[in-house]
Order: sequence, then C-alpha cells, then structure tokens
Amino acid sequence: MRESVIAARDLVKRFADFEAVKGVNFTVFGGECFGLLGPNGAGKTSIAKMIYGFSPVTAGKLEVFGEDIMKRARDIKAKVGVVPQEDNLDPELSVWENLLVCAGYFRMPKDLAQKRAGDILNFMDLTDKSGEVVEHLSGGLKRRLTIGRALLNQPALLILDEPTTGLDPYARHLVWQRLKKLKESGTTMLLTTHYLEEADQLCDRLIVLHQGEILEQGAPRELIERHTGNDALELGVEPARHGILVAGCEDLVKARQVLGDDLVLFTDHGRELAERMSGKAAALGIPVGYQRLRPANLEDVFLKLTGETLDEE
Ligand SMILES: Nc1ncnc2c1ncn2[C@@H]1O[C@H](COP(=O)(O)OP(=O)(O)OP(=O)(O)O)[C@@H](O)[C@H]1O
Repeated sequence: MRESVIAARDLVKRFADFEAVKGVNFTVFGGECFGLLGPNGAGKTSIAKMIYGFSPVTAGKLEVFGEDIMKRARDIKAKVGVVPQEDNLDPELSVWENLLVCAGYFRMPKDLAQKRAGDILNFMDLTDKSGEVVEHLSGGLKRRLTIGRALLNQPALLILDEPTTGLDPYARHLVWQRLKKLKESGTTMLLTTHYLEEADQLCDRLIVLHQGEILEQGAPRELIERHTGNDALELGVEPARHGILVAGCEDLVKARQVLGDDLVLFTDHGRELAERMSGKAAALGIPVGYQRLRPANLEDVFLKLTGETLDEE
C-alpha cells in the first residue's frame, strides 16, 4: 500500500463564526504532487497552514506522516519545508546570508550549512546571485530563493502556497522546471494554486475547492474527461443573442457558459459538437463570428462545476 503523507478527515477551519474549511477529506501519498485548486477565498491557504502547523485545526482530524498535527507539530515541522504565499526573506541580507541564517534556525553545523546552501543555489540556478542583496532581486529570483530556503532541511514534504502568483510567464516556467525536478527526486509536494496551467503541469492529483468545500478530486486528465468529454467549443456571437443560443441549445449540451461580452463556451460532447452548435446557431438565425474547438482544460471543469471562472489575479 502507498504511504500516506497527509490524511485529512472531516477537517474544519473556523474563524469566529465563519467556516473557511467545511469538513474536507483527502489523502496525499508519498512522492506525489497534490494540488489544492480554487479561486481566492476557497480555503487553500487555511488548509495549507493547518498542515504545516501554523494554524490550529478547529475540528476533524489531520495527520501528517501518520502523526496528529495537533499533538506532534514540532516533530512534523522538522520534516516539512514551507514556501509561504508572501516571501519572508530578509531584504537587507544577501542571497547567501539568507540561506545561512535560515540554516541557523535548524541548528545546522556551519560546514553542512555551507554545503547545502551551495547545492541549493546550484539547483535553483542562483549561484551567480549569491552575493546580491535580496531587496535588489526580481520577484522571480526571490521566489526561487524562497523555495531554495525551504529545501535547506531536505524536507520529505514541501508545501507551496501559490508559488508563482505575481510572476511573469518566463519566471513562472523557471519555477515549474525546478519543481518538476524536485518531484522527480521523490519529494512529496502540496501545492495551492489558482493557475490551471500550473495545476495541469505539476499535479498528479488535485482537489477542486470552492467556498471551503471539495467539489471534485482526481488526476487533472481524469477530471477533464469526466466533465468535458475532452473538447471545448468557443462560439462568438453577438452578446444580445447569447441568451437565445444558450436556451436554444438546452437539449444539446449540459455545460455552457457565457464568457465576457462575446463568447459562449460549451464543454461537452466531443468533436462533433462544433458542427452541431454552429448548425443550431444557424437554425436560430444567429450568425457565428468566431468559432474555436480546442482541448478542454481544468478551467472548463471549474466553470462547469461552479458556473464561475477561476483564473483571476
Ligand atoms: N485569519 C482570518 N480571520 C478571518 N477570516 C479569515 C482568516 N484567514 C482567512 N479567512 C477567510 O477564510 C476564507 C478562506 O481564506 P483562504 O486564505 O484560506 O483562501 P485561499 O483559497 O487561500 O485564497 P487566497 O488565494 O486569497 O489566499 C476567506 O474568506 C478568508 O477571508
């Protein structure tokens, strides 16, 4: 049987009388990258903070490495690396000094600290930035350093809270590359994100969270197949005709959504959908100005499950 690294059973987080996490159940197994995917306010950070022992569990059970986080937080924390949502580096120190100061928190002997810091700079592609003061680094470099710093104690579990939020696409891809390498080396990862591409690229399995509840869980491909039949069709029609088209297609599609001003999205029925939909639009006297059949993605799954889009900054 696969080793369970995180097991959440009926896990609840309450802030005063507000329930941010409403009794969720999931298991993360050794060596996998597990995603918490959801929009702002879904409860991702609240779950992550309970897992790394930063925020107490309100109710339910949360085991990390088979131990109750509320009873064995200290032992568990020694095996966990955390990349919080906000960088908490010391801006006045250099890259190298930031790593060494952190190694000091782990009471690491100096020669070991230096060896690890060197290896980490190499792994995160930061060796040539070693002497630079952190406040002069770009957002992407700071993120890489924050991730590197979380690796100092060679954690068996790495928790990343929105690791690429705010980064430009190039910096984001560099971070993904490194995280993929870590995954290959066997590090178990828990990743919160509202970027669908990030979830798709990195996660072996994920839960889709919405307002503190799990809407779905599984491998990204599995979820896409289950909910969309693999294809999505975008049809551009005049905004005034959206309602008519959507109502007129009631019998043909289960999932449909009006996106923005001029797009209707359908996420069912496979490849023949395009023809049927444009035929339907023609029968209703609605001109189609734009049509694109594309592979469905996690955004479509989220849209279908909630009627909302996910990818907001
Ligand atoms: N310390 C707190 N006190 C009161 N409410 C809180 C607190 N922390 C979070 N919340 C609320 O709990 C809900 C879930 O927040 P959480 O930060 O877990 O969401 P999230 O999915 O991580 O979103 P984000 O991407 O914005 O971090 C939100 O409605 C938030 O306002």
